[in-house]
Amino acid sequence: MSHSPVSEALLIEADADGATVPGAPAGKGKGGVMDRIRIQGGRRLDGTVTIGGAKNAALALMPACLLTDAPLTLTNVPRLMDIESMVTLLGQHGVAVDAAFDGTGGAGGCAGRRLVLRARTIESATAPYDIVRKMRASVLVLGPLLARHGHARVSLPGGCAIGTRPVDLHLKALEALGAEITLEGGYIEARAPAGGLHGGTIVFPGVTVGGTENALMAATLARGETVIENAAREPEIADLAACLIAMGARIDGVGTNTLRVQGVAALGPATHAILPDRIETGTYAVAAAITRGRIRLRHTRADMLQAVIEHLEEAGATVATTADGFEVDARDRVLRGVDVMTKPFPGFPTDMQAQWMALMATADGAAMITESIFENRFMHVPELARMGADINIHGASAIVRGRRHLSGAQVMATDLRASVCLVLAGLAAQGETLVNRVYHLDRGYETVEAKLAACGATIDRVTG
Ligand SMILES: CC(=O)N[C@H]1[C@@H](OP(=O)(O)OP(=O)(O)OC[C@H]2O[C@@H](n3ccc(=O)[nH]c3=O)[C@H](O)[C@@H]2O)O[C@H](CO)[C@@H](O)[C@@H]1O
Ligand SMILES: C=C(OP(=O)(O)O)C(=O)O
Repeated sequence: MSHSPVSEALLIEADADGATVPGAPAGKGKGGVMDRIRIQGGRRLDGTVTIGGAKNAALALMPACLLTDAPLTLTNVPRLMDIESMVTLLGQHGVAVDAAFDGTGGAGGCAGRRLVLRARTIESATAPYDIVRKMRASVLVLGPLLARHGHARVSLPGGCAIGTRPVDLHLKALEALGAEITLEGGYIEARAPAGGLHGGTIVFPGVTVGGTENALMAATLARGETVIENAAREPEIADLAACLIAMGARIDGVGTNTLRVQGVAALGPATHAILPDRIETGTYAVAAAITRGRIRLRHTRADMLQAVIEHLEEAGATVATTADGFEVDARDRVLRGVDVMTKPFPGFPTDMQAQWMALMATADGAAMITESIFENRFMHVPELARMGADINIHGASAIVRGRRHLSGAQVMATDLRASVCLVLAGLAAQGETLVNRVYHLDRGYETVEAKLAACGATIDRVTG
């Protein structure tokens, strides 16, 4: 077992699987602001991709360490920029972080990515603007800090490329547990009453993943019972609940939209394996389809992606489950246009909308893609148009008329899923595509070039 400084260990060490990017410069995955991804498109992909732990689960699980002075050990931790940002944030709250990459415990070395987080004391209850602005999930320290420490000061996350993304529902939920919350100088100032948070009933008017996570974590240490109605049912919520239960929390209704929490006086140590990343999985499933190739996805679960799989099958791809994942085969298929409307889980995920749009841009016929979660999640459309895609936006819907060929172009990524959608389009396009602003991609995709190159893609990272 080797222990290394976190920043190095998370992003610079060689892959546990030993995967390398052909021709890649040292420091691959480091995500320099000027880095670009270069793709020679038009190659049919055929191979196997090992899926990492879920970014969005990890970003909720890591703040859970603030609920206890005991260690929280997380395994299957993905090596991503967002994880590093969360390590930095937790570190300044007083969390000791030990990263161990022992390479054991799983084929492909995936289970060897272990983080041990220990918040013996809370040294600072402030989540500063400079970290929160880089990563919205920083707001997930609010519930745990308030519940254990009685006070939290968290910079308001503000909007981002995909929408305004307010946190009003997080705040209302915490108020239902007795918190007093004010907004001052761009910060959320939250205080628990003298005896600490108490149980309460939280009825979310709309489904919120982060709001449910903040409320759930806070409720574990609140006195009495908390009922969370219209809770999000995303698999990452169930993963968080499983970890909290392992720490000693009492939670019923996991996997449903009503969560019941009996508060406990303290939580203890736990070890938890992070579930596979369903959005990374879905992205590589689309990579198989868009190149009319075949990819076997391992270390993942088809049950978390039913909506995406059904749409892929309807489009004409074959999906077969395997012992540790599934395989998508689109060789020699003519894929059809299939409409999609994004919905909370178990519906079609908004985080797969951009990738689906790239696929539909190459399908036979038209598809209507409706984004119902975020008000501004079509930033990839003008960039896809630069590659020859035929897409018209009408309010919350985009009509995509498939084209036999896209053509390579220089494009600009505006957010994480928009970036990967452009990479997918580049894989299908004729000629060279250069995707700028790769740092968005590095927030959520670990060694994307290596994984695609292993399936036969001609792709590399151009630094500087
Ligand atoms: C780190 C993480 O897990 N991110 C995911 C999480 O984001 P996040 O947790 O931010 O998304 P939410 O589920 O909270 O947002 C859903 C909708 O509710 C709105 N809203 C949310 C909270 C609130 O207080 N008020 C409010 O109006 C949002 O603006 C959005 O329109 O779920 C999203 C929806 O599946 C995913 O796209 C993100 O990848
Ligand atoms: C929108 C996403 O992440 P975040 O909520 O961290 O911005 C995403 O993962 O697609």
